[in-house]
Amino acid sequence: MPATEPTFAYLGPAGTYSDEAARAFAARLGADEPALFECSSLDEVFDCVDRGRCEYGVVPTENSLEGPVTATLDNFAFKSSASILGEEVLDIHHCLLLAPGASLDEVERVASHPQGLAQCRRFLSERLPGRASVTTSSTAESARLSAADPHVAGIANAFAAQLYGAHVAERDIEDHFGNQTSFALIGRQGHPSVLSGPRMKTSLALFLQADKAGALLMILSEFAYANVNLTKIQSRPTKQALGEYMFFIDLEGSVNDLAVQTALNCLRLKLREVKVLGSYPAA
Ligand SMILES: O=C(O)C(=O)C[C@]1(C(=O)O)C=C[C@@H](O)C=C1
Repeated sequence: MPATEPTFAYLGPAGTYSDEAARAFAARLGADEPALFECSSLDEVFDCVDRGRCEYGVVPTENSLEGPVTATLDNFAFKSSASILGEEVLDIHHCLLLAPGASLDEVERVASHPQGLAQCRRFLSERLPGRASVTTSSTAESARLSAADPHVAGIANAFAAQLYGAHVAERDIEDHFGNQTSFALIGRQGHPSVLSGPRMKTSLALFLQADKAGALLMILSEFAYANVNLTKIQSRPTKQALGEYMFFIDLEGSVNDLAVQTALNCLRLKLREVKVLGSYPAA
């Protein structure tokens, strides 16, 4: 156990799902009383880690209803040099929050993080049709707003409601009950591995030299030849020109495995950049 507890940067304020994920990672690392550092955006979380302000950061990567969290992916691809050290999947059960004593009829606006609003689209159109949406920097921020204004409903978890004094008007308002979000534990580039598990996985960001016929097939073939099983592939715009993409790939195994090294060495000869985001135990 280290002499001082490590600091975890997360999307605040207290009561976000990122807060819950940070505590889950801290428990896995044996930090009983972790220092949590509140950030107001995911960019700030990455910044804290890249600059060494915090040893760890916790960022959402993907939601089962809405797909990838693009702000996280863009940091991994284009801005940050942080490494992924672990992953944690949380069940996401949203509540509709109101000011104490307020009723649904008084609600004029529904506030939440864009992911929170999107994950409850059906509930909102059925129960609060025509109300304006207001995006907040996090779900907990919407709990804070709703507690103070009878005309604003928030979407956040029950813990945030309790923290900020909002009333839980409805529970489990997400559009599908199996709603889950995965989070990554990140550390500064070169941070030693801190978690272990029976099954390792590796995340990569791959950048093509040029857009040409068969480029994606070539990438996939190198993994197939090396007998490396892929678990995810997704593309993101390179931001250079419309229709130009880079690829994120998750695969089974670690960069220390010979098969993975073989595939990566071949790809390094053919691609502009092979960025290893990290090898870590699969959740
Ligand atoms: O706003 C929060 O509570 C967050 O931690 C962010 C976030 C996200 O970006 O996906 C995390 C989990 C839920 O999917 C909703 C919002």
